[in-house]
Amino acid sequence: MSPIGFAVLTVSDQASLDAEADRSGPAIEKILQEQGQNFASNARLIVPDNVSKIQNAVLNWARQDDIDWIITTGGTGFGVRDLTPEAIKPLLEREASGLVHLLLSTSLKHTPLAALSRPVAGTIGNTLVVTLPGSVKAVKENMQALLGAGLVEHAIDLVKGGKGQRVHAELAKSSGETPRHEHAAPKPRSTLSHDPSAPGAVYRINTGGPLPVGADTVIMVEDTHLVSTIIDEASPFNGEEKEIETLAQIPAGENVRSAGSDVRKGDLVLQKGEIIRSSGGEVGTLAFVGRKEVEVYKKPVVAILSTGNEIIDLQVPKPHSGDGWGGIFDTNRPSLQAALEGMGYEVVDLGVVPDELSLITYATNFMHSHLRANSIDAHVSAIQRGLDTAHILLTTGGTSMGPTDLLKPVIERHFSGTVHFGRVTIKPGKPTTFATIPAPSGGGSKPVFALPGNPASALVTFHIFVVPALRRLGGWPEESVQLPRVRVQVRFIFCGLSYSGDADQSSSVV
Ligand SMILES: Nc1nc2c(c(=O)[nH]1)N[C@H]1C(S)=C(S)[C@@H](COP(=O)(O)OP(=O)(O)OC[C@H]3O[C@@H](n4cnc5c(N)ncnc54)[C@H](O)[C@@H]3O)O[C@H]1N2
Ligand code: MOO
Repeated sequence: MSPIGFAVLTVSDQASLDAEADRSGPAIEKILQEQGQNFASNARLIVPDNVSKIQNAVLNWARQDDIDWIITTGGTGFGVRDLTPEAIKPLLEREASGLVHLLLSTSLKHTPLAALSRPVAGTIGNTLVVTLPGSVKAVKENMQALLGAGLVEHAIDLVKGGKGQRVHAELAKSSGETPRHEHAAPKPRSTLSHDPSAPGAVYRINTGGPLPVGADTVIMVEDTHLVSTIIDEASPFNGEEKEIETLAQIPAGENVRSAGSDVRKGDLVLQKGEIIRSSGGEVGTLAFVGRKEVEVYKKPVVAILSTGNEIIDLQVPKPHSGDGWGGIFDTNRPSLQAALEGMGYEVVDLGVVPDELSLITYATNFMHSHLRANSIDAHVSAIQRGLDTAHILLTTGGTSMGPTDLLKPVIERHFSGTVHFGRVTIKPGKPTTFATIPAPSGGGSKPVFALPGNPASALVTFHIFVVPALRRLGGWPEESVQLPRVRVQVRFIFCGLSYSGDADQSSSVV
């Protein structure tokens, strides 16, 4: 077999200016030259940390017949100028994650900092490409791992269409450093853990499966190579692995999780009062420890009502019979319903109630008071339905100072409710109203939030006032009910001046 032609690319801003600074490139050449006749150095280059320069060099070499293996050194770390993986990865036609794993696991044995290395490996055509770190020490460790098991020769043989027999034969002759194991008797998984394993035997297990008694480490299947299979029609193990090679050196305990390593008996996994969120973690934790049921607070059922003559229910469109004005679509109920259901609350839809028909069309005092009475009835029956079916009521519109703003009077006079506040000093949201209505049976009272009709105000006040109340009703702990407070910097352009200010401090024109 002809020698493996290799090319070494040093990626370093510094070495591209001063070749003397390159120590890892020559180190790679030296290591391969020491391998004797098996390797031939056919190209060598230094480029700065520049994606297109790296890519040009690698692609040119990958096209050359005399280059089987391209080794880069440098630019694989976390530094902002480290771009080698970004340059090489898009060029790879087939990635070799096993080699990446080998490089990382090798380096990690020497330093935890190796976790910040980002090697890539794979093939372009029939050329193998491997990216090594820039440090000479790491280069030596990685090269030893790649050459130690005859891996690279094997890989290149296969990439070039060979069957890898030569390498297998040589490995077989070797001193036994490369482990090769017989499957003493592959067992069905269910009996594995009860069968003491013979020394040197390997068993196949699935991720999460119990270790066979006597085994102390697990090698990933991609770090093994199947050598032969059991061929025996009469055997229940017909077609199972008979003999495999292990391609990585792994310490005892690798990929093994001992019982209790995540949760020990007696550990507290969830505390009373903790919130079970829809992101799933808490439910997963409960299931993980086998807890089928826990006692929780019931989420409040929320009734929503829109008020206003001009408000048209999108689901029940009808022509507006008033003064020729077509009215406006109800925005508040759909947006509140979406917000509530998104948070997992059950919603009772109380629809839209009129507050009063147009005074221009119905100008007589008689008609006016008659329609007003109808509007009050509509409010009363909708609110009553809400009280009967929900734990909390949300209304929008009719909260400010107009003669048709019926909510506060209806709550006080028809339901003997108490308005706790009817104005707040925020904008949007000034007329936000909070009241309670006593339950007829005398058992407590139900909260009512009458939010402003303006859709932006309704939604803002929903999040600021209603969401914390819903959380309290749903049993959330005191410290978690409020929305998080964040410090923001406001920036906008006003009359050509850029204006910026800290939300908590006085603002300034800049
Ligand atoms: N004399 C005063 N007038 C107003 C004051 C005030 O302090 N003194 N406050 C203003 C503020 S601030 C707001 S906000 C509004 C709130 O009024 P209401 O809660 O009574 O709401 P409406 O008058 O019914 O509607 C306001 C606006 O929003 C539209 N609207 C109402 N409901 C809906 C809905 N479901 N979907 C889409 N749009 C809706 C409505 O057509 C109005 O245009 O009062 C100021 N006035
Ligand atoms: O203060 Mo209002 O709710 O216009 O926005």
